[in-house]
Amino acid sequence: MAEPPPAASSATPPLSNGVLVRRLFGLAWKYRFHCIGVLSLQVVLLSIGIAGLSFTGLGIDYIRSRVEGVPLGENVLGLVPPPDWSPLRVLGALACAILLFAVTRAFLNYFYSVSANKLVQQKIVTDLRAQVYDKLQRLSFRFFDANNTGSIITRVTGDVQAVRMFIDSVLIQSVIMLISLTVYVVYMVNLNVRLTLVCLATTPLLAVASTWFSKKMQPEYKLNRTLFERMVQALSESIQGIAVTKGFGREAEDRERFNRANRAVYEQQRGIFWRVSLFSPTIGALTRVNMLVLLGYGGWLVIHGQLPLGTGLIVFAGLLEQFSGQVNSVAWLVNSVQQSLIGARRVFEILDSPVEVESAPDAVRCGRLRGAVRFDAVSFAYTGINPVLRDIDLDVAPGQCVAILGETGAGKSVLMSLVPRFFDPTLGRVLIDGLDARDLHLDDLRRNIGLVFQESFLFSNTVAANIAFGHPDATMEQIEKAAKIAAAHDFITALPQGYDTVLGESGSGLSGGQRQRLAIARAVLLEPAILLLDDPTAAIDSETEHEIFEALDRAIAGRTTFIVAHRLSTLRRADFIIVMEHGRIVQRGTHAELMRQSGPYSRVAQLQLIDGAALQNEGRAK
Ligand SMILES: Nc1ncnc2c1ncn2[C@@H]1O[C@H](COP(=O)(O)OP(=O)(O)OP(=O)(O)O)[C@@H](O)[C@H]1O
Repeated sequence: MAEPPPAASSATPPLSNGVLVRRLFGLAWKYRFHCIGVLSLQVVLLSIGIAGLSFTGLGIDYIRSRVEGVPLGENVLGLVPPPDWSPLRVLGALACAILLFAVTRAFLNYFYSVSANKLVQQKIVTDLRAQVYDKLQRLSFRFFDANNTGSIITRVTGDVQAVRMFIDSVLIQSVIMLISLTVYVVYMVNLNVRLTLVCLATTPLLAVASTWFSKKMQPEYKLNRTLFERMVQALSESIQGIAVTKGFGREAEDRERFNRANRAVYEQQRGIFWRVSLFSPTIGALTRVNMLVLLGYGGWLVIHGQLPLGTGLIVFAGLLEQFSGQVNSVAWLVNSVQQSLIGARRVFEILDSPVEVESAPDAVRCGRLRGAVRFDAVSFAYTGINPVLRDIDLDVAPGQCVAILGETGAGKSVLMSLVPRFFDPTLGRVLIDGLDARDLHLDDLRRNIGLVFQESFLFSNTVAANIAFGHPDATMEQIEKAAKIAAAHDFITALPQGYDTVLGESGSGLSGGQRQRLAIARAVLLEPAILLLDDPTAAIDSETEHEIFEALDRAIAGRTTFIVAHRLSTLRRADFIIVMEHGRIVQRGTHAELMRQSGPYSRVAQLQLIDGAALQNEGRAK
């Protein structure tokens, strides 16, 4: 089977690298004080490192002056051993200073690691993840239709890490690199300008090579994220569809599908790794050319007395070594830049996605609604071209129960989804208590609506917490009352820990009927003015359905109710019925009125009556 193409992540055009970098800088600005703290530590570490190196050079020159009689020249630090000190005392003092520098460096390095980790993992990653998660909660269903679970999970986990990499491995490291390189160059120039120029002649070449490599690698990193996303999607689908896979005996194919996705990630990552691993030593070899130049020209300067050995050549060699080390890490820096830009683009796509359904700034706050619902010339299209609801006019008075009948795909669910504003109508208005639903505060509107879907999702939490999901402050008395209305109290008390029984993932451990009853209790606890029941007994046997309908009768009482139903027993209970076909209401009226008309309703009813009569006859014949 061909792999699916990567999901369209956003309707907005992709952000350019320049815009991305500007936004990443903006993000880093939020953490500027922490960044400055971490950088200051690095500057101190750098200074101590250079001081240690200078003291080593001074020690060598001092020994040379004592052994060979070469006069101790000036050094950058301007240090001269006191003339009345014995050689042993001078060397002892230098050795103690070098040791002190090393110990201080070790301590400061520890503090640097701790504070860098605190900044990156505890602040940036946690904040950004919370920001992305918050946005996900506010995004509309259209976003979740367009992006698969694998893509969303990868963005919240891996890609957020990539953004932190920009601040940690790119921004902070680049500043450190810039400061270090400047300090090294200034020190080297101070020692000998010409030696510095010849030793660093190859450096511009390295900059050109790194830029070229960076451009070449960008598509590879992009592909890597896509392949990783596919692997997570394969995993997520295989877990969600485990019953279907096992039921159809397709475990081997499923395993092969995951392995293919896994292998694709591995092979592509290996390609990146090899290229980066080759680039890094190549840059390293180029920087080694500097050392050859230093030994040749620097050695000549020492021999001709134009450069001291210790504070000159040795210190220069140490600085050049550090300089080369920093330049060497350019390859990894380029690697990090690419990874972080790809990740950042994917994270910003979520943060920039438009929140289609939200409260207007001047939204009307309301307490309990009466529950009058009116659809006024409503049409709705998911994609803008094919309307799935057309010209819907419907008036439901507070407390009325309207049943919706229609063949599959007729638009029953989408009609109901406009009431809590899961989507807004493309044309027309949905009025709640006479006000456009778009003018009401979204939280208040949804708090007035109880929902039960065809199959209800429960969370891995206690039974009580699941019932109180929409009203976490509910008392145990309120929870039990809701459970009794939903005919759930008896089976809950029979569970090992009663209301404190912890349910498995998605409510596993309960039967379909039990899950639906908990969902009804959850909806009832809100004391909603409006109840939306989307075929709540679709996945339930007829005996359980009968019990659930008794519960629903109690739940419906006094609330405006929309119920998608197919069975006559349910349809008869409603105050009136609408019949939908291809997104339109084609019939409306009470059961008795519709039975008198010829049309889809009477046809469906006749079929059910014939089936019922046939069953009764069979029963009598036996
Ligand atoms: N997320 C979506 N994106 C695009 N089209 C959709 C989406 N969800 C549903 N549709 C289409 O909208 C139409 C109405 O779907 P809806 O779910 O309301 O049907 P329904 O009457 O509730 O069907 P059923 O009884 O099978 O649940 C269908 O043609 C369906 O293909």
